[in-house]
Amino acid sequence: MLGRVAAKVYEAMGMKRSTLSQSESMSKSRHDHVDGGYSRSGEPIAIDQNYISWLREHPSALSLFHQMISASRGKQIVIFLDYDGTLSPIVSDPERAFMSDEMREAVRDVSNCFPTAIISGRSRQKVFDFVKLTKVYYSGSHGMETMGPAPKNKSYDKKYHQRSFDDEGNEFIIFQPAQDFLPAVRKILHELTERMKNIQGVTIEDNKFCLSVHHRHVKDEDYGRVEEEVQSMLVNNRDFHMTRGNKVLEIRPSIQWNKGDALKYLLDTLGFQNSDDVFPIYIGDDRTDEDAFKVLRERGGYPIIVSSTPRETMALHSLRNPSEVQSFLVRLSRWGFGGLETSQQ
Ligand SMILES: O=P(O)(O)OC[C@H]1O[C@H](O[C@H]2O[C@H](CO)[C@@H](O)[C@H](O)[C@H]2O)[C@H](O)[C@@H](O)[C@@H]1O
Repeated sequence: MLGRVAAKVYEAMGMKRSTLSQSESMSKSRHDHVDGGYSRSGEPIAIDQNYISWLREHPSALSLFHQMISASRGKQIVIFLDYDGTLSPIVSDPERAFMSDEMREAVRDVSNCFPTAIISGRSRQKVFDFVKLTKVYYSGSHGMETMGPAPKNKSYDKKYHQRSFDDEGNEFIIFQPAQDFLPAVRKILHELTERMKNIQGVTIEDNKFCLSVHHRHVKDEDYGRVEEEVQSMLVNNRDFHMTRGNKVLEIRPSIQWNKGDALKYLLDTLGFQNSDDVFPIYIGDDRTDEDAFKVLRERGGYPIIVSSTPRETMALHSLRNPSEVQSFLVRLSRWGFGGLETSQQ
């Protein structure tokens, strides 16, 4: 019986029967959880039945690595990554969401093989300060500030483009489609700070075009007040709206622009308008990443959600946590550097 349960888990994860050695000793807990092996730090991983079913619909991108490589044949792989929860683990203090040196190295290697961009809810500058890699393209404020090559496509309004040069003299463009909202965001930041000052545990993060109201440290009984204050402030700021993320409320300009649009914009500016030539991979864990997953489904890309629990998603594949993201990137760069990719891990 236990052998059958174990086999189901590994089958759902897309692993071969030959990797089941540990599974033979798997035991079922009283909460109907099955042991899913051990994490790198040696902690047991519990996998529940819902997760097993979900995994069948969103198989592990690590297990399907070789199929993915076959599907990309003849196309240029382009990598898109979210930051929080994807490259860095979720931590209680947003200012301390550092990525590990090993992850940085994995992103650096992958960016040396394939065009690579990070699209985050944070401000572009803040993501760069965390990542510190110059070969990567950055898009912050949920895509409302994107740094990339000059666009050839005339459909993007020039008014929102700003020419700039990096330290090595290379020209790049900063695209800010919500530029007109900047004074209003500053005003809202001021008003929000006033409104939140008597609610213990709230912190407001300035993401330039978007504002994050973090409530991770707010008492349950006070949470209602946080949302009420934001909603009441929005009554007088009709050009903005609120979205919910991971213990965070985000206030964003109401323009038709999201991470999916930023992804399309970057593909265009990088010269990959034709979806027959490109194989975009997007890895993200946030609700706002769903806009990008949707675009990839339409364009025949490879959308990967980072989640260790079942989630409603447009992504087709999954990775459990940033540590698996790192393994995936390592395999990708090994393959990109010349087919050295051999291991299954
Ligand atoms: O698009 P992302 O790069 O995923 O950014 C989304 C939000 O991520 C950050 O908040 C989340 O991560 C924090 C650090 O782990 C955590 O403390 C917080 O509770 C999470 O919501 C970031 O601080 C936000 O500004 C981003 O919008």
